[in-house]
Amino acid sequence: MSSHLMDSPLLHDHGWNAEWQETFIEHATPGAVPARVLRAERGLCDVVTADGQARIAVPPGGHDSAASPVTGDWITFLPGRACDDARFLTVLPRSTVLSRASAGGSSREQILAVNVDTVVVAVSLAGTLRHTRTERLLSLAWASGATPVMALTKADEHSAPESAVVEVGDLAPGVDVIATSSRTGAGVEELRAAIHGTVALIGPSGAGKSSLGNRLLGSELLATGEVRAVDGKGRHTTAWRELLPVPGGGVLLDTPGLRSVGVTRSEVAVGETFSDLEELAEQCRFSDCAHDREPGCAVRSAISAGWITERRLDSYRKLRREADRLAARTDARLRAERLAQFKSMAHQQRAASKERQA
Ligand SMILES: Nc1nc2c(ncn2[C@@H]2O[C@H](COP(=O)(O)OP(=O)(O)OP(=O)(O)O)[C@@H](O)[C@H]2O)c(=O)[nH]1
Ligand SMILES: [Zn+2]
Repeated sequence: MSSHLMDSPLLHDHGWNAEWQETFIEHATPGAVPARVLRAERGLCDVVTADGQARIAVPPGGHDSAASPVTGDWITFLPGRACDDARFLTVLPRSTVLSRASAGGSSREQILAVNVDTVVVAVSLAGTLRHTRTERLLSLAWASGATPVMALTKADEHSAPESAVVEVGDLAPGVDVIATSSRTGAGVEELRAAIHGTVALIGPSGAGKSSLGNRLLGSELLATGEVRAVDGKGRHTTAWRELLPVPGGGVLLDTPGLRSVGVTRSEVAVGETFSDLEELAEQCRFSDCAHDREPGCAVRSAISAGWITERRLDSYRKLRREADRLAARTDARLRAERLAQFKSMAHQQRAASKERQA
């Protein structure tokens, strides 16, 4: 494969880089070309190719979520003579997957976004900070494999945004925390410097994600609260793209699924979210220390010294329990699936041996 793909400004604007080029070369069959999914619907996806936008039919992938393209995926296809002759080939292996266990208690994951490099967790400074929610969002971000960045939005409505940065910084070890205001533009350039590649914005409804996204995009491409209130139906135009190049570098990914992320359940990655606590716990005298009244507990000493708060230990325990429960449920589902597979295999074998005997 020549290097001409690398030079395609359209692909480059949509996140193409040397790594994707390598992945593509590794997986492409002769004649295949790469494209990135701008929007996917059942059986159809809008993609951007080196030559422009195209619409490609996708055969049903069944239950294999890795085989069905979603927004942000890189795919390969065989170009046809006409646009609708293009033949979908494959989804390239995803670098990151932002997902949550699906609602309704099933442990099957729901993919929210893929191939995201930076997850911006937006938390509003206009109301009271809800740390447990923030920790859940961070945990979801960490679990994806992308780099989390915290944006404290609506800094113009806070009397001391810098103290909020310090407060939230304690919840987010190793994460850039930036106070921003889409109203005044404060912190937006700092945020721009902290993000890279494909960027997804998550956070509670009304946190100011669209407003911040528009600031990064330099135009009103995302519908904000007020606009939606006026037209009442959001942005379901046929031209709607969920992947938008950011001037100066990067791509913003914005899907309805991401919007509705309610974070009622932690998506594991508790360890990263609480790396400070887990590191401390390694210093405890007993390896199974519950950080309660055990002698030589490093976590308790850190609390006494005021390095970490009792509240943080509480939310760590809570998220750990939830993550363990979730893992147990996933295990149970996997066991059930394997058993079903085994049963059907045994059934087929029995049928085959009966046939031989007949
Ligand atoms: N004061 C102030 N208000 C803001 C700022 N950014 C957004 N808002 C307001 O907050 C409200 C919600 O903003 P959106 O950008 O629509 O929030 P969102 O997170 O995209 O909301 P959802 O689409 O529901 O997830 C709107 O009324 C905005 O005008 C800001 O920096 N300062
Ligand atoms: Zn301990």
